[in-house]
This record gives sequence, C-alpha cells and structure tokens, in this order.
Amino acid sequence: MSSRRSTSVSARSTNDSGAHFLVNSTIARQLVRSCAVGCSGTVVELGAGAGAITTHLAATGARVLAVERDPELLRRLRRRFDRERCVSVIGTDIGRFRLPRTPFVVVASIPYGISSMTCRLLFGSVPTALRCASLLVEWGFAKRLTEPVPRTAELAWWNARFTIELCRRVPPRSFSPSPTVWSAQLVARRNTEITGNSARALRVLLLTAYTEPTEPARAVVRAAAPGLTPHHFLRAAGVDPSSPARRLTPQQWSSVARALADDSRLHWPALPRELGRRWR
Ligand SMILES: C[S@@+](CC[C@H](N)C(=O)[O-])C[C@H]1O[C@@H](n2cnc3c(N)ncnc32)[C@H](O)[C@@H]1O
Repeated sequence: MSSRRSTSVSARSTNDSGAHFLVNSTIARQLVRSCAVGCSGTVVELGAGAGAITTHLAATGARVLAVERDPELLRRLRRRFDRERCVSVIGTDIGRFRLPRTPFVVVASIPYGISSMTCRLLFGSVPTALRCASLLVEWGFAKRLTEPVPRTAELAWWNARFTIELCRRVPPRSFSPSPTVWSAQLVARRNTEITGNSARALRVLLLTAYTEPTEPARAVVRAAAPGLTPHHFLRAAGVDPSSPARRLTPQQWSSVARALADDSRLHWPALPRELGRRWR
C-alpha cells in the first residue's frame, strides 16, 4: 500500500495515488490522544488526505500543519478547513517539507511506499524539535522498526533516540479502499539524553558495531575510542564486555555512548548534515 482517503473521494483520484483512507474515527481519536496534542502545541500531519485525522487534530485547538501533495485532495482540504484558523494546509511533498524548529508532534497515517523515507526524516534528523510521533504504518514495517535488536545501524539509531512502541494492530477494514495487509499504530517519544557529544559517540559506536556484529562489545569500544580501557566504559553502562555486538540493544549502546561522552579526552566527529535523510 503506497498510501491510504475518505470514501467520499472520487474513484479517479483514489486509483491515481493508490491511497487508503482512514474510515474509523475511533482510531483517528486514538492517534491524536497518544501524542497528547494540546491547544498550545504544534502538530504536523504528513499526508492529510481528505482530512479524516485533520478534523480530530483541529478539534484540539493546536496549530495544525496539514501536508498533502495531491492537487485534488489539497482543494478538498482547503475547502473543508477554510474557516479553521488553526489549520494550515501545505501543498508539498513530504520529502521537501521542512520540519518546525520549535517543539512539535506528528500524527499521521503515512503512505506505505515512503515509510522509510518518512521515518528517516522524523527519527534520523539531528537536531530535532520532534517530541512525539503517533503513526499508522504497515504491520510488517512496524514489527521491523520495533525489534529489540534492530537489523541495521540506522534502525538502531532511531530506536536509541526515540522510544518506539507498537501500540495496536489495525485491521484492513479501517481504511477505504481496504489494503491487503494489516496496519499498526506506533508511538515514538524522544529520549532527551541523546544529544551533542553522546549522539556523536553513539553514531560511531553503531557504525562500528553493525560493521563487525560478531565482535565482542569491548572490541567495538576499543575501535571507537582507541587507547582507552573499554571495560571501564562498558561496566559503567552495565554492559558485559564479552557480549557480541549483535546482541546489544540500542538502549545499551546509548548508555555506553553517554559514558564515553563524559570523558573529556575523547573527541567525536561531527554528525553529517544530511544524517536525517541518509544514514551512514
Ligand atoms: C495513507 S493516506 C492517509 C490520508 C489521511 N491522513 C487518512 O488517514 O485518511 C496518505 C496520504 O499521503 C499522501 N501522500 C502520499 N505521498 C505523499 C508525499 N510524498 N508527500 C505528501 N503527501 C503524500 C496521499 O495523497 C494520501 O492522501
């Protein structure tokens, strides 16, 4: 499923984008509640469609930035929310949208075809003002994203910086037209401790660990911080130095990164500018 539209959207445009639109208002309300969207905050909706979620966001009184690229849907959104002063309808591609620099939350039913790109934008970017994201995604994608030991360094990076929970399964009948697979609601909350030096140290650790997954944790730390005693940092982080790198969770790597970041002898390379878009 590349994306999901309300039943009232014409068959022509539904077929054009392959979209599936939320028709279950209980799920829309749960999405909004999970991020505790309040009247003083800013909420971004990526892929607003015909406004099935936007209408619940608008009811909170928050400032809503509703992003959509389909011209017909944009016209419908603008007509529907014309009188809602708190809703701004933004006609652009998600990949080109600049996230706010002041604290915000994201509530979205994201198109399956661009799930990775969207999560990269949300969870990879440094620095970020994103506090919480409540997302509907494809079930298999949600499972991969929330594995205790993620399969790639990029997934580990997202999971170290955000606590990502799979909240519930969402059946195909919740959308029109119905997709062939189940969906899931994810809620991601930012971990504020991974910033600055600890974020730089974490990136080096994850790159090293995922390049040499069978090496023990002590070898990863030795390679990342040559000349220092790896056991000291690993024990400080509560990690067994002999554990293979591939068994450590993002949370354990975060603890090691924080222990390393406290050592003033170490200098960590700056994070690449486009880290949120391309994780290397
Ligand atoms: C899964 S539908 C969700 C629509 C609506 N939020 C709902 O729940 O009914 C995804 C929406 O994202 C839009 N979309 C797909 N790719 C996009 C992109 N790259 N940039 C902006 N919008 C996109 C589609 O036109 C569609 O309206």
